Amino acid sequence: MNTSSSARLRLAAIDFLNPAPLMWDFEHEPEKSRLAERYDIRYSTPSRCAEDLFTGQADIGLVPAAAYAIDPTMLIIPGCTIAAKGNIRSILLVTRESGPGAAQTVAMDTSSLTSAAYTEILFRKYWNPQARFIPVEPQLDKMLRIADAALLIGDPALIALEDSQARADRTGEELLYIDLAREWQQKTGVPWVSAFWTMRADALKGTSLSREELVADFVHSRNHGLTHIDDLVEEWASRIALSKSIIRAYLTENIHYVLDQACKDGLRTFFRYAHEYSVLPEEPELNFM
Ligand SMILES: C=C(O[C@@H]1C=C(C(=O)O)C=C[C@H]1O)C(=O)O
Repeated sequence: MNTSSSARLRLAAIDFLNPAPLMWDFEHEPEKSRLAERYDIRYSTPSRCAEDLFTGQADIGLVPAAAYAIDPTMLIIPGCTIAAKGNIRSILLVTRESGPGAAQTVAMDTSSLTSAAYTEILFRKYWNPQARFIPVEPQLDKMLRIADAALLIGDPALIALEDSQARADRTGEELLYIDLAREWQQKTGVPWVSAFWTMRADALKGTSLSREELVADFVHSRNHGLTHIDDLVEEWASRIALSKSIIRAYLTENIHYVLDQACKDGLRTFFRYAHEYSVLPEEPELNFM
C-alpha cells in the first residue's frame, strides 16, 4: 500500500501483444510522462501478475479472471478487458488428430491461470472428465512428448498457429489447433473473458488519486490505443514473428477490449461452471471499484 501522496501505484502488466492497446498511454507520449508519476509498471506473465497482486507486490494488475475467484476482496476497475467474441487466435488447445475427446493427458502452459481453468471446464463438462493436467513450459514439441494435448496461450500460441503448416511438413504429424474462445462460445453462448484490471481495495489510500481519475487513466489509454492500431502494428512487427496483417487482425478482430454486459455475463458463466466442476474455490460476486 502507498503511504504518501507522491507514492506511485505499482502496476503489474503482461508482456504479450494482446494488452498493447490497453497500455498505449502508459508507453507513449504525450501521456507516458504524466502516468509515470502515478504508476510504476512491471511486466510479467498472467500468472505472475496475479501472484504479485495477491502477495502485495503490486497494487493493480491485469489479472487473469481465474485469479479473481481466489481473492474476491479485490476490486475490478470498470471499462477494460482482454476478451473475445469470436476466434481469439492466441488460446489454443493443440491435439492429435483423434481430438480432445481422446486426450487422457493435457500439458498446460505454466504462464496461464484463466485459460487453464477454462480448459479444465471444457474437459470436465464436454470432452473427457478423466483427463489429467500437467503444468509444462510453453513449448509445443516438449508438451506433446509428454501429453496427448497442449494448451498454449499468448504470443507462443500465435506463433505456433502460424507455424502449423510448416510443422506438419517438418514432422509428418497432423495436429488439430482448436481455438478455445470459439469453442467456449459455441458451447455456452457467452463470450470468453481472459483478464481485466484489478486493484487491491486499499490501493488508493494514501495517494492523491480519485476513483474517477484512476478509471479515466485506464479507459483513455485503451481508447487511444485503439486509435493507434497502425502504430502498434509497426512496433510489434519487429518484436514478434508474425505478419503485419495477422497482428492487425489480432488487435482489431480477435481481441475485444471493452468489459461490456455480454462480457460480464460471460464471466459469471465461467465462474459458475468453474465452481460446479471444482476448478475454482467459489463463485465470486463481481465487485467493481
Ligand atoms: C488472450 C490472452 O489472454 C491472457 C490469458 C490469461 C490466462 O490464460 O491466464 C490471462 C491474461 C490474458 O492477457 C492470451 O494470452 O492469449
